[in-house]
Order: sequence, then C-alpha cells, then structure tokens
Amino acid sequence: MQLNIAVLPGDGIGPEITQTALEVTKVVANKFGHQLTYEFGLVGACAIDKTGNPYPPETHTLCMNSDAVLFGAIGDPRFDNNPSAKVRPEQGLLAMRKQLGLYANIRPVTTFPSLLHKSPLRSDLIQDADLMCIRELTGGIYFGKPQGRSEDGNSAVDTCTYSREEIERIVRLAFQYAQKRRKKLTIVDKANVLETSRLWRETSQRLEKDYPDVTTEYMFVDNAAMQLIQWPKRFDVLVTENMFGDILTDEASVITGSLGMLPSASIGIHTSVFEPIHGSYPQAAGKNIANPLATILSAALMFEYAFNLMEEGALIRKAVDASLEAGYVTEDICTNGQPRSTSDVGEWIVRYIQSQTE
Ligand SMILES: NC(=O)C1=CN([C@@H]2O[C@H](COP(=O)(O)OP(=O)(O)OC[C@H]3O[C@@H](n4cnc5c(N)ncnc54)[C@H](O)[C@@H]3O)[C@@H](O)[C@H]2O)C=CC1
Ligand SMILES: CC(C)CC(=O)C(=O)O
Ligand SMILES: [Mg+2]
Repeated sequence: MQLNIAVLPGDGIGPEITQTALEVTKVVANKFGHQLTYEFGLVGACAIDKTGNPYPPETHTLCMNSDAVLFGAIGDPRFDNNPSAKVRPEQGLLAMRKQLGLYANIRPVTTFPSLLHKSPLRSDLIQDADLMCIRELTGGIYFGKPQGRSEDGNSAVDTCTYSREEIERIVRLAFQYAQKRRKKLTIVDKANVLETSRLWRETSQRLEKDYPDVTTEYMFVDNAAMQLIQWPKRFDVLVTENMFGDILTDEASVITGSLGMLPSASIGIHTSVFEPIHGSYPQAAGKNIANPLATILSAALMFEYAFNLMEEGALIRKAVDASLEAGYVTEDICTNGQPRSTSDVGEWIVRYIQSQTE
C-alpha cells in the first residue's frame, strides 16, 4: 500500500519525538511491504520564525495532499511568557484543526501492567481501566468570537459557541464508538450553568433513541474530573466539548502514569492528524529525554485509523508493551535502573519490530 504522510514536528520536543515515531513508522512500513513517502512541514513557533505565519499555506497544502499527518507539538516559552504577542504558535494548531475539519479528537486512555506503580493512584483502582475520551476539536471557546481585550486593556472576552450540528456530529460518533465497545456513554457538560452545555444535553437526549443499546449518562464536568481519578473503570466512552476534553485528558494521563504516554487521533473531513496529547515540553527540548511513546502510539493509531492496517498498529503496540516490560524507558516512567534517551527507546522499539517474525 502507498502511505503518503505529512510530518509536522513543530516546537520544543516535537522534532525529537516525531523523528523517533517516524523511524518506527518506516520500519513497520518496510516490514509489511508498504511504500512510505513523507514530507516535512512547518507549524507553530518555528513556522512563525521562518514565515511569520504559525500555519503557513504550504503546510496546509501539504496536509491536504497527504493521506495522514504525524504531528509533534507546538509552543514556545517566548510566546507563553509574552501575553501581548499577537501571533502565537497555538493559533497554528487551531488553524490546522479548523482548516482540515478535524472535529473529533479520539484520546484512548489505558493502563499498562508495568506502569501501574508509576501512577499516584492506587493500582487496584486503575488496573484494567480502559476509556475512550472523545473531544470535540473545532468548536467551543478556543474558536468563539468575539475574543479579545477592551480598548483600555482592562477587560477581556472569550466566547463559547456550539451549534446543534456540531454537537450532533460528535455525539453521534461517540455513540458509535460506544456501540463497538462496552456500550456505555458518558456525556460531560456544565449544563447547570452554561447555555452551550444545555444545548449539548438537549441535542444528546434527542439522539439517545437512535442508540437504544447504549447506556447513556450525563455528568457535570467538575464531577467528571473527580470521578475520573476516583473510579476510572466506571468510564467506557466519554464525550465532551473542546476545552473540557483538553483538561480532562491531561488529568486522565495520571491513570496511565505519564503525560508522555497518551496518543490521539484527530479525525474529520479532509485528512486525519495523529498527535500526542501533550505539548512541546520546552524544559526537555533538545535534551533527548522526552518520552516518545505517546507519539509512537499515535503512529499506531495512524496505521489503524488512516490506513485500516490493524496488524501494523498491533505490532507497534506489542513493541511498546515489550519496551515497558523490559524497563527500557525514559525518565518520566523509570523507577528501576537507568533512564533511557528518547532516541534509545525508539531504536529499541525499531530493533524489536525487526526481530519479530510473521
Ligand atoms: N498539542 C500541542 O501542541 C500542545 C501544545 N502545548 C504547548 O506546549 C507548551 C508547554 O506547555 P505545558 O503546559 O508545559 O504542557 P506540556 O504538555 O508540554 O508539559 C507538561 C508536563 O508534562 C510532562 N510531559 C509532557 N510531555 C512529555 C513527554 N513526552 N515525556 C515526558 N514528560 C512529558 C512534563 O513533566 C511537562 O513539564 C506551551 O507552549 C503550550 O501552549 C500544550 C499542550 C498541547
Ligand atoms: C495548545 C492548545 C491549543 C491545545 C491543547 O492543549 C491540546 O490540544 O491538548
Ligand atoms: Mg492539552
């Protein structure tokens, strides 16, 4: 099969983790006889530095012409520490999501037996936790207008907007995921306070009748934040709006043991993007210490979701499991022995994949 991917490393640890995941992608493609072509594009602070635009038109064209996009992370302290900067790396990520129509961000949260001890949560509470967070990705407060400051600079406004169509699209997808899993859907909102959440609840309630095999529950986001770490096994599929999903999934990474472990698939209209859920972790940039597994597992999702190549995805997961069991891991998940570098973990996984016979 011909696999034509765009690689957008971005900023901070982005280049290190994407390069590592790309090496894994290459070895898997090679092993299964696929023709892999890839081309790099600019996004984020590095794109601002080179072009003045965090999501240049050339990058958009590259993504549109690819079958899938492998994305690292964006963000730079130069902008984080300068609230008055008008052009910001995050605008590049948001523009990419909007222009590619990536309305659904699928964030699976699972546990690994060899990492149970890395979570501050009790092992018996998290063992076998397996939930699928579905985050709406192109609406809500990250995109709503008006946004900005008053003339005197002393007040600011952000706007949360959702249409019935946007809600229906993502909630139907979540119902369909629930049908393929344990048939339980938790719809997270703040309908006791927010009008957008009440529209979410009203729209979702109407959809329930189309999915009678799914047990649906509604939960306020503050309660969900608590239950997620108190009793994660109660969740199967969880669907929510953009900002709630952003926050809850960073929290959910505590179940797995590190933010460096959670992958995601952003799917939608024009192409799909595979990206770790974490950011550019600037403190680790250039040090070759960041955990590459969230990005490598995102590459597994790319094989499965974008190319429907399930065996290829499964082999990557098997290799990741093996590296965890061997304790060949980066410092964020290392307890015994020597922490390994980003590239060493990637090379271990590449060798493991090469060593597997069909
Ligand atoms: N999708 C994206 O590109 C995202 C970009 N950002 C941007 O990233 C920059 C840094 O934001 P932060 O809030 O510090 O979030 P972050 O996700 O970059 O890092 C938070 C903490 O998580 C841990 N961590 C994250 N990734 C890791 C990895 N691969 N291996 C090991 N540990 C890891 C580190 O302890 C780190 O201090 C900002 O500019 C922010 O806007 C933040 C989130 C998502
Ligand atoms: C940097 C933000 C725009 C997004 C974010 O935190 C995320 O997608 O996880
Ligand atoms: Mg986030």
